[in-house]
Amino acid sequence: MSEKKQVTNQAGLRGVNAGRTAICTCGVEGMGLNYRGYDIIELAGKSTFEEVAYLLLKGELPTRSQLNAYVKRLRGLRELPGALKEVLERIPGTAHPMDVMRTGCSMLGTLEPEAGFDRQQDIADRLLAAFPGIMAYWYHYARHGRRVDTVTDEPTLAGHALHLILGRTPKPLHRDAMDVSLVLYAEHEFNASTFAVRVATATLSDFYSAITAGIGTLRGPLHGGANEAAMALIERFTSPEEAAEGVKAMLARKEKIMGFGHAVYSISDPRNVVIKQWSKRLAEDTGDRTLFPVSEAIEKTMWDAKRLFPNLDFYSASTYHFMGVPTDLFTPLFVCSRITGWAAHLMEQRADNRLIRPNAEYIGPSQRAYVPIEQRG
Ligand SMILES: CC(=O)SCCNC(=O)CCNC(=O)[C@H](O)C(C)(C)COP(=O)(O)OP(=O)(O)OC[C@H]1O[C@@H](n2cnc3c(N)ncnc32)[C@H](O)[C@@H]1OP(=O)(O)O
Ligand SMILES: O=C([O-])CC(=O)C(=O)O
Repeated sequence: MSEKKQVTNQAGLRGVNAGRTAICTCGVEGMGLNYRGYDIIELAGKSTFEEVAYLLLKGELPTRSQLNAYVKRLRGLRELPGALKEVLERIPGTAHPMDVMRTGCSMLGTLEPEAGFDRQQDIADRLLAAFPGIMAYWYHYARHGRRVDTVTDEPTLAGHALHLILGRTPKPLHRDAMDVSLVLYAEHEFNASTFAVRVATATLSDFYSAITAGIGTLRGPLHGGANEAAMALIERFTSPEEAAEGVKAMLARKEKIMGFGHAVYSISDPRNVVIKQWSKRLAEDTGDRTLFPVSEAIEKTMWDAKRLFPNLDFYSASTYHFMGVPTDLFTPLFVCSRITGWAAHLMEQRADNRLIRPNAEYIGPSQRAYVPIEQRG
């Protein structure tokens, strides 16, 4: 193999095992996703998000009494410190909510710092319980001038997050859809944001710094930001025919279609089957006659033209939209879920740590004589 080919294959570290994990397998035989050995389809159909959070953070599915205690514990951690609310109130309404998540996490780290690594499970629970409040407190204050209570009587995190966003008790159907969505978004092996968390963790930095790195990495449209970009795309079209033509034109211009393709899966994203069913269900429930058919037309066009399949972000977009979630809160909701996977990886990294520091293949100029500034032409 030529030297150039080797570099190309390693671009983006695709296919390289960059470490070991007992948390998740993803992409085995081109598809497949397991959290700690449990198939994602089964977890999405049978477990609540809190059960999955417990599984990821503590290693095993909880018993009924462990689950009840865990749900109660998370409910007790929802209130935000006054100083954090003050900072959130100073972030302009024009900010992207992902900047708010990053800042909120960072600020909480100054108020409730990690003094030693013995409290890492507590910090994971705290962030899990607090992220929906950080998102919604800022959103209602900055965009609508209202100070909302970040404590709701919704028992589950899905219901709590949705209640906070909508400002009212959500429909049971929407609560269920949100719960499944959080299960699907919770964990995905060495994806870019989790890898960023592990790199920061491996320097023996603190919990909040590592999670802040994860949030910043998730924000980009090639990763978590794709759910918002997918919504913007879907909303551009008013009919399936227009969508098919529009997407073909975009592909002809070599534009990327957000919500399609994947760095690991080569056949399909197993999470898509589940989220697409929910999108369809919510479309029927809301009487939608445009967004879902447009989404399917984009899916068909992408498959026919490029053999590219939707990833989790594509049908998550319409699913969230049908629930009434504003588009720029889609990626923050991803944070509310992925904090579980990030925290699990952080703790796994700490348990068997070595600084992550790969080499680079140098492709710059060979060694050359230094030219004093007066002689540079
Ligand atoms: C939850 C998540 O984070 S899932 C990922 C969310 N991100 C997106 O949906 C963004 C859109 N998708 C993409 O950009 C890519 O598919 C990625 C980044 C997810 C994975 O990309 P990679 O493994 O690096 O593949 P890469 O970008 O090299 O694509 C391979 C080929 O398919 C094309 N391709 C891949 N995805 C897309 C897409 N969404 N739209 C159009 N073309 C695409 C590339 O242009 C490239 O074509 P070429 O060989 O002619 O240059
Ligand atoms: O694994 C990836 O590259 C992206 C992804 O699907 C995720 O993080 O859920």
